Amino acid sequence: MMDNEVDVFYRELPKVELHAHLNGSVSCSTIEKLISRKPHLNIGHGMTAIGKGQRRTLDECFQVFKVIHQLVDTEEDILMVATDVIKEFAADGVKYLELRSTPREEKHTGLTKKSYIETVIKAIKQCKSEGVDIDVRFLVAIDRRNGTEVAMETVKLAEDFMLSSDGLVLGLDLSGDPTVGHGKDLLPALQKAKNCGLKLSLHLSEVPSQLEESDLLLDLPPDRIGHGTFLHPAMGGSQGLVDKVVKHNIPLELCLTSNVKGQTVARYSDHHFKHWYQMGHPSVICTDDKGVFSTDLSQEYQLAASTFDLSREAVWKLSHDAIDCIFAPDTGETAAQTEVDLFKASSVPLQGN
Ligand SMILES: CC(C)=CCNc1ncnc2c1ncn2[C@@H]1O[C@H](COP(=O)(O)O)[C@@H](O)[C@H]1O
Ligand SMILES: [Zn+2]
Repeated sequence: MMDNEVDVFYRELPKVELHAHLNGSVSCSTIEKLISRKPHLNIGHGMTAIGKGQRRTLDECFQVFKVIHQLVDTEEDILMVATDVIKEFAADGVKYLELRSTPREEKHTGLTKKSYIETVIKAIKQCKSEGVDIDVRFLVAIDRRNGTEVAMETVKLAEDFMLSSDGLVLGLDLSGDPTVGHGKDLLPALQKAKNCGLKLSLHLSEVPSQLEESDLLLDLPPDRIGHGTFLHPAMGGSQGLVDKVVKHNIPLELCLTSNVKGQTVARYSDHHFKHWYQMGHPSVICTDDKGVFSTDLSQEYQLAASTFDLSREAVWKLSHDAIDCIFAPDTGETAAQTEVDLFKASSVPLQGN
């Protein structure tokens, strides 16, 4: 979908983005700048994004991240990428953003996991000082393929930053290739994270083979679920899993284009959004990787509305209800203020199509 095909209603709708991987969110124009910094890598644009109507296997999608990681391997790159991504979300009408990213170490450029996180925080602060109209927070990501020890190390790092970042670092994400590794090996690290006050957003049941793992991880319980594609019985999951999600009232982060382009969902109308939304369960529309999947949050709301025949009032409520799912603490300065800023003062027209 071209940018100008997105109705102004969705662009102007104040939005909350809760599931965005930093390096999956890099736009074409930022990729261009990175390619010109590193021409020797011989990376073309077609290698970093999946265009309209295209599909990829999950494996191919994960190869794309490897290419992007080659382009983003210095503090300077991370600062530019994070700053651009934040400004793009703001330009798309996102008022509150939780970015997530896996801290990487690059020996040849001197990048450390600590300086990686510091650089993302620097970008967030820089945007704030420039007056960019968006509240940005950060979740430190654990890549499941790296196993127990790295997960534990990441929790420690996230805890240190949670205590020293003035509320910018709020929690942890568990992501990475869902066909690699098992959640039981990461359970102690996730438990430790929870005990020290880090919020948890876990990618769960992104592929059909993870039901046992999901059952285990739901007992933590996590504070939010990424995708949860195969939890519902209609998608091959079970009522027992749904019951756990409902009992703990765990919001789902749902990313329509990501699932269709990654082929875990055959078509938009088959997306599990419909099952959870019909149940009245907290369901938040998100982008996952706006760069890789060539989308943005306005488009995703418009797609949800056109696919599931949602009225403008329903779209408004969907966007508004996402505020209840943010990880920022509910103090006068954060959640309540966010709500006022986001919606009360907004003049988005509700009439028309
Ligand atoms: C393959 C596919 C359909 C992707 C969408 N679903 C995803 N599932 C699991 N982990 C992900 C997904 N998208 C991004 N990530 C994680 O985010 C990383 C990229 O962002 P970052 O470097 O952490 O800043 C990837 O290497 C991967 O670890
Ligand atoms: Zn994701």
